Amino acid sequence: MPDKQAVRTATRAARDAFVAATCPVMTPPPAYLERLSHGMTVASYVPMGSEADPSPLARAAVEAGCIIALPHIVNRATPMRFLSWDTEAALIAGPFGLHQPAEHAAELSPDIILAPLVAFDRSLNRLGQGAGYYDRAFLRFPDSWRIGIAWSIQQAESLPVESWDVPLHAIATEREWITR
Ligand SMILES: Nc1nc2c(c(=O)[nH]1)N(C=O)[C@@H](CNc1ccc(C(=O)N[C@@H](CCC(=O)O)C(=O)O)cc1)CN2
Ligand SMILES: Nc1ncnc2c1ncn2[C@@H]1O[C@H](COP(=O)(O)OP(=O)(O)OP(=O)(O)O)[C@@H](O)[C@H]1O
Repeated sequence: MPDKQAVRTATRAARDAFVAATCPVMTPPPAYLERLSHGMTVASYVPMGSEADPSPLARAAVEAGCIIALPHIVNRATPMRFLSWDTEAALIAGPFGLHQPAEHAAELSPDIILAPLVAFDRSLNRLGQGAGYYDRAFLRFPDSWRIGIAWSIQQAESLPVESWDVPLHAIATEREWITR
């Protein structure tokens, strides 16, 4: 099985090419829409580079009366927090060119986490950027519904899994909803 870093490098390149060639767009899956209810907190993210853009799912959550949170990181030693974000609020430049809520925004416990990823497999394993931010957040919010957001091209045959890797409950791509 190829190591994680090799999968990241190859999949990021394939993702860049796929987005440049096809301009894919996510559509909110019915199984996701059915789960939304008024007052829930949905953690979304602001895509970097060719990452899948979860905005259509975040917009549907706002329309259903959900509260949106976005990830906020400081450094690897500090756990990632999910901070409240209102659609109009300005975002602040963070590490790696990330756009993040201001650090004093309210910290929320997400009911649903829309998670960015580099690669996934059909067993719902998720490979991220390699800093472990989401794996650690998943442990802090064990009851949240973990939805990976990806372009179909990010699918791997099978991913190397380590003891701390937390699998997803489902994955949404521009083509399908993958779940158990
Ligand atoms: N859009 C988005 N927001 C997110 C994440 C993410 O993966 N995507 N995160 C998920 O954890 C957190 C940020 N974590 C990050 C961890 C590592 C790197 C990083 O090492 N970047 C490299 C190379 C990236 C590349 O080649 O594409 C770098 O910038 O040098 C970036 C973000 C929180 N917000
Ligand atoms: N629960 C945890 N507690 C402490 N360290 C952790 C935990 N989970 C992951 N890590 C650390 O994070 C590092 C990166 O892990 P891994 O390569 O699986 O990240 P990833 O899944 O790609 O990233 P992410 O979860 O941020 O998207 C590893 O060195 C690992 O030791």
